Amino acid sequence: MYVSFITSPLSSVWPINKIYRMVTENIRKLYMAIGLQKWLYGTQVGDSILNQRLGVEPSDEKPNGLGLADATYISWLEEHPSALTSFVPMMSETKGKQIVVFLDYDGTLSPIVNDPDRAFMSDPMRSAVREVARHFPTAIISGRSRDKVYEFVKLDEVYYAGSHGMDIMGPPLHVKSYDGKYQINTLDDKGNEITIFQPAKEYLPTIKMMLKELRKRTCGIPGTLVEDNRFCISVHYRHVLDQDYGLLEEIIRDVVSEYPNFFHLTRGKKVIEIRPSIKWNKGDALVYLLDTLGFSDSTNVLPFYLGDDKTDEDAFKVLRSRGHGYPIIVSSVPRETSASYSLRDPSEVLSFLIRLARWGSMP
Ligand SMILES: O=P(O)(O)OC[C@H]1O[C@H](O[C@H]2O[C@H](CO)[C@@H](O)[C@H](O)[C@H]2O)[C@H](O)[C@@H](O)[C@@H]1O
Repeated sequence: MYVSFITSPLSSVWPINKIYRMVTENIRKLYMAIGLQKWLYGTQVGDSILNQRLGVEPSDEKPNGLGLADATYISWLEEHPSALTSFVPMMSETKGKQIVVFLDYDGTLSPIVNDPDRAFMSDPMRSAVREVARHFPTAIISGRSRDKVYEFVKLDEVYYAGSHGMDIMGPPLHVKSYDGKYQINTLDDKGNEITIFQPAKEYLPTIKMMLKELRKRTCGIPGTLVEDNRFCISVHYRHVLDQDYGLLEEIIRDVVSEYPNFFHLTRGKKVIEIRPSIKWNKGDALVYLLDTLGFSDSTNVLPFYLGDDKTDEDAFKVLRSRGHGYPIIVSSVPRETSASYSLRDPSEVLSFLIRLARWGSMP
């Protein structure tokens, strides 16, 4: 088939690469539309299923050394250009504006690993974040508990929002539009003034009970890990056997159903998360931090948000709707996203942060 393409009269008008890209792009759009990209892209299985659909013989899989996964990633990059290759044009928009940097933790600053307790951040990454924070206000917004993220990051130069933004340690500015009963001004360990904002405070006692119950009821399912993220709970199933997954999900739903309307479930990478049903997510945390940094409704601010997971989409959407700022997704496979730019993985995040810090240090 490949040979006949090359020798067909069409190929003298349209180069084979263009035809190949057009076909893969249409298939990508189809798979995106039916929501299959999660399982199909970036895997050998996905490649071979796509190739079967295309009728591509195994020997035809890599014209010019490109696999279908590569080709679909390249066409996805057209819609979500690399923040590294687009760095200079991106930065030209920042003139006269205050850059503020928001970073997710897992999958962004640290690679995804099998054991959530060992998702360490590398020293070069720590130095890069420190350097960025020396030049621009910087915050880390994570699904983890705030204390746990701090344990991993160990930087006093950044603000932290844990539990998907439901536990914020931010600048001391008290913004009146936020409910005072969730906001306290206090001092950190070093005596600096800070504000703690915890909009799901009332849920704490129930979350503690739920945590106990979940641990008790899931301890018989090998591989389950119930992580206490303070204002939310993560139930990890990365090491759970396929045949046990159904039972695990049933237990989670059953425990949550004891508190109807108070909690809901969200999903991340091999994790089900139980979250209080308040209208508050990473996007709201981003806006809160901008407000407390003194940038309420300001158009002179240019926020960057780097994240890899579904929960980061809430922050991407906020930046999109505000019409300024750079939502950057960290992904090595094409994904449906509200981000405008992309980086492949934490190593590209590191390169990006180094460039950003260097930019910030220029006179
Ligand atoms: O918002 P984030 O900082 O990205 O946190 C999201 C969840 O990340 C962690 O789980 C994920 O990373 C683990 C370590 O690489 C991995 O083992 C797990 O499968 C991933 O889901 C964290 O453990 C969760 O509590 C966070 O909610």
